[in-house]
Amino acid sequence: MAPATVLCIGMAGSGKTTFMQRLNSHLHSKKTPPYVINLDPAVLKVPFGANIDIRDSVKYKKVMEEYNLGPNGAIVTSLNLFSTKIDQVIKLVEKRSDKFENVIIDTPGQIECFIWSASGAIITEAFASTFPTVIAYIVDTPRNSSPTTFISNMLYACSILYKTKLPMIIVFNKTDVKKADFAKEWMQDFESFQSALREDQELNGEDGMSSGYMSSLVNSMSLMLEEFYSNLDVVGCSAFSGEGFDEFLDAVDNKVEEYNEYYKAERERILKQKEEDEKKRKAKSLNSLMKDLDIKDQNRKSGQDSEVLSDYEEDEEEDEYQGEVLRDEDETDREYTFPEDRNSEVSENTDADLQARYQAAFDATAKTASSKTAENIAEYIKR
Ligand SMILES: Nc1nc2c(ncn2[C@@H]2O[C@H](COP(=O)(O)OP(=O)(O)OP(=O)(O)O)[C@@H](O)[C@H]2O)c(=O)[nH]1
Repeated sequence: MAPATVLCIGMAGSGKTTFMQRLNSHLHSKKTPPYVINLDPAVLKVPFGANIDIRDSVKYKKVMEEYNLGPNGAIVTSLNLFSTKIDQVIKLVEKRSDKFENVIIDTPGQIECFIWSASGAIITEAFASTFPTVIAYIVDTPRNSSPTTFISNMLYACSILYKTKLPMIIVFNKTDVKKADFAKEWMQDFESFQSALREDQELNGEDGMSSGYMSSLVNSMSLMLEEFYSNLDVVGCSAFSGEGFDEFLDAVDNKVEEYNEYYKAERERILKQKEEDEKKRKAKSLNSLMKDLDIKDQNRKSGQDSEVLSDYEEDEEEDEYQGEVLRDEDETDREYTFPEDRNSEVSENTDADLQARYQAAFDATAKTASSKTAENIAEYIKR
């Protein structure tokens, strides 16, 4: 059976790394050690043994210096560099996939660097199309006890769900400091959220985040989020004490079932559709190329070599241009990209030859595009 992949995502400081550490030791204690991957290039110390660590292949500090980037730009660039090797990473995991039941992945705290970057999408897509993949969205419970902060965080989670199109578990972490009951209640009962919002407003007055406008906006957003909440599993955890981790693993099983039942079929349908579209596009461009060649072929046979716009332009210029004539030495030096371009006159060969060259070039492009990474990148760009 393919191992379930848990992608830990969350705001900076929500406790992703500590959560990963606890989850790792929890799974070890159950005699089902996971395969561990660190995708945070900027982390100084990883407190768990990682099977794959992005820092082994990309040096964050060097990326910063070499590309003259700030911290976030360097994280994105490091992820870009790493994503070019994602095929190899997936192969490594696949090779050992019969030896473990879970793959757990830590991501950078700067969510936008991961979720909204091309490489983040490529990495997520690579795992999601190979293994049943689930997102664990880690929330710092004590810091989300204010209704406005809570809603902002839930909106972020919602946007991640729609971006990744993967099943999601909301993990209210740090329950040793504050229990997650209030948050669970807010997600189930709109009235209780509204009364918390009113209380917050009374406490903080009409200024700042709790102004009348803000509270009415937050109210409507929480109504809108009801549909989103209904698709989630919610778990309270403490990465410090280990509380709630059995419940979390049950939620992972639940979401893996959901993945196999709905998400997998939907992903396969989208991929198939894309493949068919790509085939049609290739066939269309090959057709128009062949048509083009055919026209040239006929023109040449009937001796109509000048039926090209530039040929007419040349004639007109020669006839009508009265000003200063551009001398040979004023012309820009021709730069040859490929050595064979120089011999273009020599190789003005038969049409069959030309057609064969086009076909070879076309085949070569198709071959390159069949690599998984290129496909992923192409798919992403297309999207
Ligand atoms: N009380 C308590 N503190 C926690 C818990 N989990 C993490 N922390 C603390 O929260 C802080 C941030 O934890 P990290 O695990 O570094 O958080 P992170 O999300 O990986 O941070 P970035 O990688 O910077 O995004 C640290 O001081 C942890 O000790 C928990 O369950 N309970």
